[in-house]
Amino acid sequence: MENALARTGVWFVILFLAIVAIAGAQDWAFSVQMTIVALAAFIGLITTVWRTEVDAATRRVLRTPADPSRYDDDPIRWGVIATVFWGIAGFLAGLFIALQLVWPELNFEPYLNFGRVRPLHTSAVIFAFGGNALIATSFYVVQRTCRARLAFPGLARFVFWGYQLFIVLAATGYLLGVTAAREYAEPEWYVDLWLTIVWVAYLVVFVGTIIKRKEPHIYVANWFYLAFILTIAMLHVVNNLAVPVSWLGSKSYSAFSGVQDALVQWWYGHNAVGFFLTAGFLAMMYYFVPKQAERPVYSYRLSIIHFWSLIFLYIWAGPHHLHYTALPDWAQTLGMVFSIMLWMPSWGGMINGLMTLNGAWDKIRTDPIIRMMVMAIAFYGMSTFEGPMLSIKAVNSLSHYTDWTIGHVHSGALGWNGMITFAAVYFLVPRLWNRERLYSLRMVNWHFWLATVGIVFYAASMWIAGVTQGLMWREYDPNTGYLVNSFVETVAALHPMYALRALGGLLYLSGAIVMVWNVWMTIAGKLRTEAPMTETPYDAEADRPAVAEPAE
Ligand code: HEM
Ligand code: HEM
Ligand SMILES: [Cu+2]
Repeated sequence: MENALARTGVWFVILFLAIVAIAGAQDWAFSVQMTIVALAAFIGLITTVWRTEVDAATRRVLRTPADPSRYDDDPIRWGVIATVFWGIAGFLAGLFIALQLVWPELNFEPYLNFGRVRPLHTSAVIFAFGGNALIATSFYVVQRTCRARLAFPGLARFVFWGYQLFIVLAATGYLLGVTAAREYAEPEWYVDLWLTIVWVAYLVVFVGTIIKRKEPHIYVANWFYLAFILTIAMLHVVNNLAVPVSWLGSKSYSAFSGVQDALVQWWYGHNAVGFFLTAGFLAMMYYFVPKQAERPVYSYRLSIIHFWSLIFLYIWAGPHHLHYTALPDWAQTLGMVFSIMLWMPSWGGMINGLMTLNGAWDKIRTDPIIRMMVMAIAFYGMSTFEGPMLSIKAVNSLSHYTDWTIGHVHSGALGWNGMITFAAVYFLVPRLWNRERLYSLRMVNWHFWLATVGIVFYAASMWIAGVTQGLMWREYDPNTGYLVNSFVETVAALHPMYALRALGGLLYLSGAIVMVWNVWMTIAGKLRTEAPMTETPYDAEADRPAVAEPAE
């Protein structure tokens, strides 16, 4: 009861401060953002009061004891739904900007122009879709592997809702034109401060759960999650050091300037890839692949080597984003060398993931979730081969600023992050909602193919576009010494490739919509009547299709 009273008080203070901020706002965007904060605080206030009343009443009537289940799964169920929801939102935004690049008429000024929707897309897919997947799966995995309930259940709920507020503030801010102009760190200072609070709470819940574990060993997936949480905290704080122009306005200036500013930004940007899109998702791989395959990790020793070498190497590779800039040459070379070295631990991890399926390879035919996992790991391998190649200065002189980078990004993002997340969602939904199985496995298969064909369209068109662009930019006329192509000619040449990329995005989005239906029906408790996945039953014992042999 006192707890509820304190919570009501906190909400009230936040509501009051938000209203003061609206009244004194220095710019229109800031007042809109503070209105959102006020609304959130108001909802928080109402639910706290309402919940306390209802809880007290039901407990009186039912005399229910505290939640008896073994694990605290509510925030995980919400997290899975949020992952699916933000995934659709992010893919839609991606499709929209892809279409804008085909038909510039789709730039609706000012709120929906390319410059504003692009960060909306990147933040929605990385932080909202990917972030919710990471938070939800980390809470799931840490409880199971530590045999402990979440430490600080109230704080875990705060992490979930606080993170959603961060997403809404970031997204609406972009559309209003608020930006710190740092790629993947576009939110302004007040949103950054909020995320810092939420993130520290996340760290406390995660570490708290590890500390109260009943299982002496800390499973490798938790190491990856912990590296992700800690490193993101460090990157976020340093990269966003800034001086606000006013305490009640949405503009701030970076604490760094010139090439130092660029270096800090790409130290951040690169390690956002390394720790958000890689380490965190590897944690998912190390838990869900063995679970789904019902096999132990191929080599636990390799997974430890993978972990330490990966985190040690990643942190130095940022300068590969600044080749041929004002950054000192030695720093560029350092970034390149570390990037090339990164190839090895990355492929060590890929091999470890794939070989976990040793002895279970037949499942690729029968289990579309395994199929997705294998595809995810394959794309992890592909993008971590392509990355070191792009970091070589000679290659980068062609690829940099072109769509080749965009192709690289999306083979990692769609192939690796997307596919492993979909697989985890399919793994989790029946378990979290206590269903016998998914509504439909055949629909998972449809999702798999729509996504795969979508990625192929996306990556192939961007490779062609990128190389075309790079070669056209650098083409000199040997007789005159002038560039052969005007910029607009290079843009016109890419038009068909942009259309193909949009088609790929449409397919990828369609696959995700199939997932929404499947997840929805599973939660509703429905089972689709369908033929099993294999047409020819497989004889696992003899390791061949179990078809009747023709008579001798
Ligand atoms: C339907 C699926 C998707 C489509 C159609 C799509 C489309 C696009 C487009 C058109 C751009 C801008 C490219 C440019 O500026 O030339 C972009 C950028 C980007 N997208 Fe996506 N995207 C999709 C899914 C994803 C996913 C799932 C992720 C991450 C998990 C992602 C991460 C990114 C990133 C990081 C960038 C910025 C790349 C850079 O600056 O180099 N996208 N996307
Ligand atoms: C060994 C691993 C990797 C290395 C060495 C690497 C290296 C590179 C290089 C050299 C670039 C181009 C920089 C430029 O010319 O501007 C790049 C861009 C990028 N990579 Fe990777 N990459 C790796 C893995 C990945 C993975 C697995 C993902 C995604 C899941 C990814 C996401 C990105 C993104 C988002 C960018 C675009 C950054 C921007 O906005 O300019 N990378 N990477
Ligand atoms: Cu990088």
